Amino acid sequence: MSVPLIDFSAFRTGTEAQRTELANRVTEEFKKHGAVRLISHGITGETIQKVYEWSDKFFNLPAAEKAAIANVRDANPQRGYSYVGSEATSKVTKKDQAGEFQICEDDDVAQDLEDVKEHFDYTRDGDPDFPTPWPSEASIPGFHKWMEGVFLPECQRVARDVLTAIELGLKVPEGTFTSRMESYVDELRIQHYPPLPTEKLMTGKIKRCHPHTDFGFITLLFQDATGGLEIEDRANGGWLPVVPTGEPTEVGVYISDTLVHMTNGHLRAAVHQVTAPVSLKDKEDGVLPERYTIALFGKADRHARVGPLPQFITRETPQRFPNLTALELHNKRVGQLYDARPKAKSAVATSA
Ligand SMILES: O=C(O)CCC(=O)C(=O)O
Ligand SMILES: [Fe+2]
Repeated sequence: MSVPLIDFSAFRTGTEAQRTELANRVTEEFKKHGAVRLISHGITGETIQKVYEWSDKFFNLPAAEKAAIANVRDANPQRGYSYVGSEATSKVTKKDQAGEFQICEDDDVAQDLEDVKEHFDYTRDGDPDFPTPWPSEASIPGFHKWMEGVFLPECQRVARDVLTAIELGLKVPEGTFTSRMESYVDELRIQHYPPLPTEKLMTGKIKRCHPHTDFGFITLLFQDATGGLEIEDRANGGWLPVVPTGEPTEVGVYISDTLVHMTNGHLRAAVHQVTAPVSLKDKEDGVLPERYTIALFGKADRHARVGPLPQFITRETPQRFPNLTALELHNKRVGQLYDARPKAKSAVATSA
């Protein structure tokens, strides 16, 4: 069993009936696994290949160039370059007493778990609140223009298509989620995992990425051929490797926290981690080859309310999440990554 691979072309070019059938299928799979893999979503293999070429150039910039555009490790949306070890994904998700992963609500997590990856996060030009620090044009000519102007909008369109499919599949009014994405503050991340001796994984303290859920509505994740991504196997326990099929346009789509909140847990987020690819599992003397991935975090408008919708609050399932704005939820989660939590509302009120 693996994450189902679905041809998404009918969503853009099919009849109304085919669209509905596809939307229902995708939504059913999301309910089961929290994830699907899509092909024929409209982004070409050439475009995706080009991102890997840019990533290679970006991560090979001199360390000083990358340090000059470092992400500020506070509770705000991530922007710019994050060095290896900066982001600690182990801090955002933990298991409850029943053994289920939950959004982490306290500080009671191991503090010495390290992710071995570096990444660059950006958003659209003109973001009034959290602009992106880009590398200088002289150091990587054309990078900013293409990544922001060409690739980001393509991913934003696919994210909205998938969310429209989920609206249809859940039988909520069209626009329930997508009308909360009008400011286009989605975030794109290119990510590089340097080579890693497998013996380091044996300590249990180090992974390429510890188990976590993402923060937006959904994440689109493109991975190169290396492998190592795994999602929680809800049916059998343990982990399901998401082995790349070799189809260059294949993209994983993962349900993330904002959609969990709005559906009051009706859709559950995909817990995922990155560890050794299947062929290198349990090898003590191997080296994981370097790996590149690309993620689009589909985000809600900052001031939009993303609390549970009334139709998902029932006698059996009372309201599970507070009615936060998207930015409040985002701040809470990013703050956990960096031990930089925003002040609780009540604390702010008392001190005023
Ligand atoms: O690189 C991957 O395969 C996963 C990355 C990830 O989970 C993330 O950046 O949130
Ligand atoms: Fe993730």
